[in-house]
Amino acid sequence: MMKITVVGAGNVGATCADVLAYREIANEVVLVDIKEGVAEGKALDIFQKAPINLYDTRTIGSTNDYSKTAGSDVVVITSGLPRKPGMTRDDLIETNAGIVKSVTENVIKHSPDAIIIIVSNPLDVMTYQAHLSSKLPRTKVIGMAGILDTARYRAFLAEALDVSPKDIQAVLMGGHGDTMVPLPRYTTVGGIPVTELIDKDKLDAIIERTKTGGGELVKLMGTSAWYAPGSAAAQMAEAIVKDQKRVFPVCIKLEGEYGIDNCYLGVPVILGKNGVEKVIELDLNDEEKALLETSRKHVTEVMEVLDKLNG
Ligand SMILES: NC(=O)c1ccc[n+]([C@@H]2O[C@H](COP(=O)([O-])OP(=O)(O)OC[C@H]3O[C@@H](n4cnc5c(N)ncnc54)[C@H](O)[C@@H]3O)[C@@H](O)[C@H]2O)c1
Ligand SMILES: O=C(O)C[C@H](O)C(=O)O
Repeated sequence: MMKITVVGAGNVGATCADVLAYREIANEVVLVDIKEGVAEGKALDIFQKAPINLYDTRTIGSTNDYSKTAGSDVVVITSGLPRKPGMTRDDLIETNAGIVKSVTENVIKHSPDAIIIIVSNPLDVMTYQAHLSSKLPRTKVIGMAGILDTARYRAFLAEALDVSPKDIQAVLMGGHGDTMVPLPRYTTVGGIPVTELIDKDKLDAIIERTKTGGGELVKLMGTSAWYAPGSAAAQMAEAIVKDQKRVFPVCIKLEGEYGIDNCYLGVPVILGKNGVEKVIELDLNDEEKALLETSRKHVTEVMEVLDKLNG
């Protein structure tokens, strides 16, 4: 019996709960929100879809009653403000740090053995906040961003090359923001290095579009994305509850890997029932190392802002 809690029943949280349910990733999915009735309503709506889409996952909603989340194997935290046009993700830090702190404390009281997946922004630093507030090992408090950023990059490449998105394999590293580090050297199309199929100018344009991919959607919709983010968080939860040992880019506190200590950054990992089971260390070239260092500096600055907020 696998149980997954999703905190925040807004755009990303409800999408994630829906994917977890219709793909039968867990037996029970608990959706929690602070807004009266919203989580209960969305959980009921998702369950009423079960006879149509043929799944038997139970979905339960709760307005801030964490006793219903007790014994969760995985908890996905999506609660917090999304950005509006003109804002950066870092502008959300003050409000979302308070939300992530209190939510994590509530979650951990009822599910002390859960693996926590953070989605709230600014992602890398909210992962830091949840790690501080949960006091769990770093391998059990991880952030979702790399799967989403990589998916955007893969989708843009599939469109440019007119091939199936299924055949694009890639990895992006670093912080979830404009300093993310795409790795064309590790991008393949059905096993063929991407650089053999696309010219440099087109690839560079795709990399730039990927870096600002979240902002492109904020501009279009007035709020941030949810279908791909919700599915990406569900894919991480699936790898954990099914002990799949998937290789994904995931945000985790680095403790010496890539020569970086005490910074939360996206890196390729093996994800299984214990959370991050191994950080994979790629042999980066000088250019890639420089990009990762720029990303490290940026995330470290925002971590310092969080330290001040926490006193
Ligand atoms: N990591 C990523 O790649 C990624 C992708 C998309 C969105 N996000 C982030 O995810 C967060 C949610 O985005 P969204 O579009 O779902 O926003 P949303 O406004 O649709 O939903 C957020 C929900 O959180 C709830 N909430 C607020 N405080 C709470 C609390 N203390 N306890 C429980 N619930 C609470 C709100 O009531 C709301 O329903 C944002 O911070 C956004 O920036 C991150
Ligand atoms: O862009 C945002 O603010 C939300 C999220 O981080 C995204 O990349 O879609």
